[in-house]
Amino acid sequence: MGILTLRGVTVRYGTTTVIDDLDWAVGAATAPVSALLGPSGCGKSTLLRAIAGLTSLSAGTVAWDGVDLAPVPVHRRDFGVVFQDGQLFSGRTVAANIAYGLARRRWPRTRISQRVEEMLELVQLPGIGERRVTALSGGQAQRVALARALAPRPRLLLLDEPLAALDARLREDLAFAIGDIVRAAETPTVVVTHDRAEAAMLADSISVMRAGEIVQTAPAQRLWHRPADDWVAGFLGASLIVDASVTGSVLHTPFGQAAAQAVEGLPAQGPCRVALRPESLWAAPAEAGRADGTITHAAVLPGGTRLRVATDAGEVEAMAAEPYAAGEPVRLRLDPRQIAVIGR
Ligand SMILES: Nc1ncnc2c1ncn2[C@@H]1O[C@H](COP(=O)(O)OP(=O)(O)OP(=O)(O)O)[C@@H](O)[C@H]1O
Repeated sequence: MGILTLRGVTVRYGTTTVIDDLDWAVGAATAPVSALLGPSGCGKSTLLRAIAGLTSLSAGTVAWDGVDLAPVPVHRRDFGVVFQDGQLFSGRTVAANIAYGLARRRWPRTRISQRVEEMLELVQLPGIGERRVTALSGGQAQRVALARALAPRPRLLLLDEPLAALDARLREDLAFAIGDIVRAAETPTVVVTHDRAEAAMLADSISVMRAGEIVQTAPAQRLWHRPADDWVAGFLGASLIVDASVTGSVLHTPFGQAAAQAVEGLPAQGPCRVALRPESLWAAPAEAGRADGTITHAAVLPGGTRLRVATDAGEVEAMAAEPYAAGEPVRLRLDPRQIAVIGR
């Protein structure tokens, strides 16, 4: 498996710098699928296009196994690209779409039809080669787009928001499926997404992007528990970031305490900064006149009740297993597994 290396990559549109002196590497055996995760407009698609050779660099290098790709045009980079809406050739059959890049590379005809069948098996759509692409569902069309991109055995696959045009249920099914497919094809892959769940379902390593820079690269578990800074924590879903401290074996926060050993990444003693998500705090009925706060808002969701609770230390988001109504007093308990500690 080869490695893509970016050094000092800079892309400017006029006087606006969209990608700023960025270093990155993709394709290590331990992390064959890398996600670029960031908010709208942070430069994810621009970076992907720069890697593909579709956008030129203002400075820096993109190299494959140490060889600078600057003189290599898009169609000679041997990279497969899939965009949001697949961009299949609508007047052709599924098989003709998958065969397209193979014919251009002058594969022999028998080898092409064999490869088309192989690819349809890989994306779990055997036997649909003769269908018109206009007769496919959105999810099937994206699988065919993936088959078309992987057919010529590219050395790198670039996916730009491949699930964005699909509805929620299908997105989840296909997120796991795409991860399986690209791993089975043993093709290092970069996937651009703004959705953290999608990044975690697809990728082995997630790089968080903000305003043209990569601010943190880590596997999902580490990212959720050790966000590099307040911004990353907020982007990943923290509803509140607070100063806290470890004394003895206890983590003290303004919203309660937890056993320090149960929280990943805390300092042995002293001050720290923690990020709380709604799932970090669980509400239970007030008991014997003891309450930590009063509910101001409640919404019953499929996974539990989402609450906003007014406490002496301010308002917090919390969850409850049972339904509650505004005005009810509650106690709050911290779930140590759902607390993120800020800083690498
Ligand atoms: N061809 C262009 N000319 C001028 N500005 C551009 C061009 N392409 C993109 N931009 C600007 O560059 C910035 C980054 O855009 P880009 O599409 O890379 O972001 P993104 O993170 O992929 O966002 P989204 O998820 O919304 O697609 C945006 O501010 C965008 O308006």
